[in-house]
Amino acid sequence: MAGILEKYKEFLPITEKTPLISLHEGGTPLIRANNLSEELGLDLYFKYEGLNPTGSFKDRGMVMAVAKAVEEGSKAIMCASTGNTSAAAAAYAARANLDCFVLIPEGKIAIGKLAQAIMYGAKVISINGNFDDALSIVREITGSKPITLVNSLNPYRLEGQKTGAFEIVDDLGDAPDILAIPVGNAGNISAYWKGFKEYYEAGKSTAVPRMFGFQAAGAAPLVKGEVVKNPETVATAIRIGNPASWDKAANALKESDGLVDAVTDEEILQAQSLLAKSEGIFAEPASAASFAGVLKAREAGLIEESKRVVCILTGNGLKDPDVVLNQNIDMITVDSSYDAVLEVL
Ligand SMILES: Cc1ncc(COP(=O)(O)O)c(/C=C/C(=O)C(=O)O)c1O
Repeated sequence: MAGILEKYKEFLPITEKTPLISLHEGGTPLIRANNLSEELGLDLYFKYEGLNPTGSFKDRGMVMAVAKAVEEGSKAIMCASTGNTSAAAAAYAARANLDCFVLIPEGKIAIGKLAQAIMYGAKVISINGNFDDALSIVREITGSKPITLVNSLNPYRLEGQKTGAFEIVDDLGDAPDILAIPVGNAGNISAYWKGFKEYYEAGKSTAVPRMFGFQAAGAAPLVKGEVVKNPETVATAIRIGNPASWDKAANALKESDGLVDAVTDEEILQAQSLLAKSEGIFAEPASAASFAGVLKAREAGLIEESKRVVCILTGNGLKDPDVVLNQNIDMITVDSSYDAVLEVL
């Protein structure tokens, strides 16, 4: 079965001229956290978006944006990226025979994502600035050259990404009480809210969730209420100081009676480790921010007992192995002998 363009055609801006390209994106598992639900007194689920074709949720929005770019006769796409957008743009450009240009912040992109953009054949340009600088350059270039912008300012991106909300309702049979999600450029939280509202209006659910957005403490403009000039966090995917979809995200939080909070790098790394060791799910640091936020909110009494919570794990942990290897990892080396190994079991 093809991907989301086929599956959710009636909810997407698809015409008879839209090419239904696909790398079989979407249909990602909604995994019930049996151990952590017990421990936390919640009905907790993880939507593992790391199992999309390029390993992040970006594939949902990119397949829609690229399909519409092809329909409109575009020959080239461009994005600024902290890594996952560029990986997805490069893959879907390859799939659709388009040229792809990506602008990334020098030295601040996880190696797995950089390898993807290069291998898929994008023209990878690194600047000595951050994501926000890169995005303003890309907006200028795509505004003056025949190149399609595919960052989440491109409305087709949010259209594709809202299908994650549809899948959650389809799998659970209704909307959860709370949807927890990491927030960087703020496109995804806006897309999920749009999806839950559309599905509710279509009679597919009896309610909509409260949206809980979580940012890294060093890159938390929505929490601070102001632009963060030099965002810093180990979760490089959300190292963003001036979100392009700020207003949409603020509206989603207000309309859903939700909340936005910050989690420290330490809380993010602890959550990443707890998730992997308790449930066998390896998510990249930015994704773990959603779970770190749930832990913090539960601790603070902001999530009541037995609430049904879905955490979006936006990217695969394999994208950023350095983060794991740079910590004091629990591994020992012994002589290659039966006795030596037996001794340390
Ligand atoms: C794993 C992961 N988790 C969360 C986010 C935040 O989503 P938005 O709030 O919609 O930005 C990103 C975003 C990455 C980029 O913005 C990019 O790749 O340029 C991500 O890769």
